[in-house]
Amino acid sequence: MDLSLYLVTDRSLLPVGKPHLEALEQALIGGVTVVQIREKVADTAEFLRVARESKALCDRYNVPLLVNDRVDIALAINARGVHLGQSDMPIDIARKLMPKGSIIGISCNSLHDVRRARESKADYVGLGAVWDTQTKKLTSSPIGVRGLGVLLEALDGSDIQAVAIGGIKSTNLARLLHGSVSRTNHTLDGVAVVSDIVASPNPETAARRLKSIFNACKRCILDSPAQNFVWSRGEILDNVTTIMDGVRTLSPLVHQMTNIVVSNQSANITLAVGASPIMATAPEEMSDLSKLSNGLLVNIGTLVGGSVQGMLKGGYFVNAAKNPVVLDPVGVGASDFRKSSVNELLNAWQPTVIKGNAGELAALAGSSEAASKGVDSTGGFQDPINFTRQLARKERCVVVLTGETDYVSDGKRVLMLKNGHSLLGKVTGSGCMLGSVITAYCAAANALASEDDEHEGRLTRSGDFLSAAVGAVLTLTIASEFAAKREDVHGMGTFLPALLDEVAALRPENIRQLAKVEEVE
Ligand SMILES: Cc1ncc(COP(=O)(O)OP(=O)(O)O)c(N)n1
Ligand SMILES: Cc1ncsc1CCOP(=O)(O)O
Repeated sequence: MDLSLYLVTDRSLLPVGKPHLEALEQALIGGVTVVQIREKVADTAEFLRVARESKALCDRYNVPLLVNDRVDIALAINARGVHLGQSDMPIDIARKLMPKGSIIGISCNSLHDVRRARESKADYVGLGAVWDTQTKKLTSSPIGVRGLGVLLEALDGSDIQAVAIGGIKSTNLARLLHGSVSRTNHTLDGVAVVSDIVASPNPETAARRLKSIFNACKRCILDSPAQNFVWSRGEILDNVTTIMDGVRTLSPLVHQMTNIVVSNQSANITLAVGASPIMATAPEEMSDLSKLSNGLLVNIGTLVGGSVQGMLKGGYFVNAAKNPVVLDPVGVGASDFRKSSVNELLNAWQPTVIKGNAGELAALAGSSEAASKGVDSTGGFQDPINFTRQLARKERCVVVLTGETDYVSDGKRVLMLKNGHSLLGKVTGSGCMLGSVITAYCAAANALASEDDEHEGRLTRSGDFLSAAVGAVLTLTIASEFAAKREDVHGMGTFLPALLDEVAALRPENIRQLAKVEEVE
């Protein structure tokens, strides 16, 4: 059964004056692939009438109809199956009552529920709620897209299909599909939607939009975990040149939600590379700013409760605008608050690049291999190449692991970069400045990319973000080598302004000559 666009009805959400059957027919024309009749307040006679009329309509469109909770109603109208909740009739009893071959689905919110669904041989599971929803009073916390990935992994090796439910809209569907892919590459078979279709004045358009995003995302998720550029050292330096020139000619507006320690130097380094900074954190202005800016940096260095709200909204709107979001999880291992905040952010939006030192990226990946002292890393990985590649694959973005040697990966290829000067580690905020430069370069790469056919399924355009991240690392590290050599530089105090000057003066030719970059296996 095709569960890709699964409509769950709710007559209480229909726009005033819109009849249920009219909305249902429009949704069917728009391409819903399965319908569940869900009546939470109707008495049995009314439920039966609505289910019978809906079944006749679905039959005309050859779309299977399932009944929520009520096996008796499903039997009475000869429905294709039932959807059961955890406190409804157990699957084994429903299976005995329903005709052979009926479809039985069950709601799952935890690993325990999924294991039981496997034991009782459900045909599919409804996983959620993913996000908060106005449609149903939830009895447990939303599981988020990352929670979905964990439940999907628990379905590995079974032929049980999975749909997600709860708060799913056309504006967050791409994030849902990309963010929920499990470590084992298990993906959703469909999405169950109520209000985004039922409450819409035009259910046909709403369904069509969801379906088209679903299909585009599926194509792009199956295609590869990351983008598919192939280059030699010369080619990557060509790409870096294009992006550096792009930053200077396009001067992208780089929105930065960064920490109070580095705010000023981050704004200055952004100007130095030729981009334009805007530092803003209020949740109230995130929607407006996402329409102006070309990229967003989220740096959690000095989090306060209110700033998380701004970051949640900021990334969400920037994803929707198909612009890049760079996450700098500064000191994420230092406190539970930082950890849970990053988890919340990654449940809400898709980063284009994640940049961090070994301690930060280990904490993000749940690894104990590298530790942190506050925001500084106190160790490294045995196999940084593989770690960076695996994290990029898992998070479905470019990952930059910083240190004496830097590593950049898109989940396929890994680049090792060996430029830099020890003074970079002596001044505060050099890592944060790198986040700003990466965002500026990604913003330019995104603006330079064409709006290709597949762009609907992505959360950015198909920009070359791997080259952007590599270019940003080379810019800062090679400029640091120039700055450290200057006669007027005597230590960290004189190094920082010199670094800004050298970044502003750096030319692509300098990078071509000096880049110590190689692709590693
Ligand atoms: C596809 C799908 N998934 C989950 C649910 C929720 O079912 P349940 O937990 O039984 O809650 P109610 O729908 O009865 O409120 C669903 N209906 N469909
Ligand atoms: C029935 C149900 N079960 C979990 S969330 C939910 C409602 C989802 O509704 P919406 O798609 O409007 O958020």
